[in-house]
Amino acid sequence: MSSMYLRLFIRRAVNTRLYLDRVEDRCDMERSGPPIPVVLFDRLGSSTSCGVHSGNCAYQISLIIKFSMLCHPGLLISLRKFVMSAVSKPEVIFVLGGPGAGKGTQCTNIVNKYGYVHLSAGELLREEQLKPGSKYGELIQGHMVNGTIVPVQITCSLLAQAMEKSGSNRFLIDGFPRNTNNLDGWNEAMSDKVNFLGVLFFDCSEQVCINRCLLRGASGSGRSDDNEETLKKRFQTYQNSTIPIIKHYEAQGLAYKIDANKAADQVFEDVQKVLARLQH
Ligand SMILES: Nc1ncnc2c1ncn2[C@@H]1O[C@H](COP(=O)(O)OP(=O)(O)O)[C@@H](O)[C@H]1O
Ligand SMILES: Nc1ccn([C@@H]2O[C@H](COP(=O)(O)OP(=O)(O)O)[C@@H](O)[C@H]2O)c(=O)n1
Repeated sequence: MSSMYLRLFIRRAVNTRLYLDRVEDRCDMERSGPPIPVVLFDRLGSSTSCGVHSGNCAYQISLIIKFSMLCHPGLLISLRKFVMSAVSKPEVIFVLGGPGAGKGTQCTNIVNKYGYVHLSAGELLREEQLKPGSKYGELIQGHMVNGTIVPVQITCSLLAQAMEKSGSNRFLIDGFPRNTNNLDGWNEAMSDKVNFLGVLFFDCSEQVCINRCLLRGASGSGRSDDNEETLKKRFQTYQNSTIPIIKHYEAQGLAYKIDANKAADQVFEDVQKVLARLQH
């Protein structure tokens, strides 16, 4: 398939998902859980029709794809998978815990074994801060040095952009939502668009967290906030603002607590047990 056709297809499929989101918002169908899209391909002359059934609603969407593109059986399967991922809501797991609890380390393990895409809110903010000409650079830097939380409009739009860009439909969102502002902003902008599975909560003592961050700083993390003074503030923010968010999810039975004081490979054993539960 030529790359021009592939690009056209991807754009159509993404537009299809956005279109569905909009139609679904207006449609007063019964919402008895997340819609399960069923995608069927019909070969109709030179175009392909793709029907998406969602609850009581059925939409007929025509994708302008050359019939010849679909002749190869392997290609047909890949295209079908692609459309399935484009119309179904992406899976999201939040990853929370104190600074240095090992969130990033465990996310790397999960990515390697399960193929999620890892999006670290802190990392996205650091990248934005370093972008030449970013209008948010100074604001982000100020929050990082003070260990406080950047307004959600900035963080949430960075996350949404990264999700869209990745082309994946399974995400670990690390270090978010960290306060009520994060939570409210996410719920307003994103909660309808994703299939939220739950929160991995890495529970780790303050002293262990601080020691790990200091060690991370000393071994050249290059992070301006891995110093004793900022760490104290980060931990205060964690206790005052993030713990209530974890409690909020715990109250709904959606937070999975993991003892993160243990060695990294033991922590990962526990992570795998939680993921086995989350994915079924
Ligand atoms: N279970 C663990 N035991 C010891 N050191 C760890 C463990 N998990 C992570 N680390 C180390 O601690 C530091 C902080 O871990 P990181 O994953 O970056 O934490 P976070 O993303 O929560 O800030 C890193 O230097 C990492 O190598
Ligand atoms: N949702 C978020 C996540 C991070 N941040 C900022 O980014 C800093 C670093 O966050 P991080 O997740 O990379 O690091 P840890 O504190 O978890 O080690 C935080 O102290 C906040 O200043 C934020 O403002 N909002």
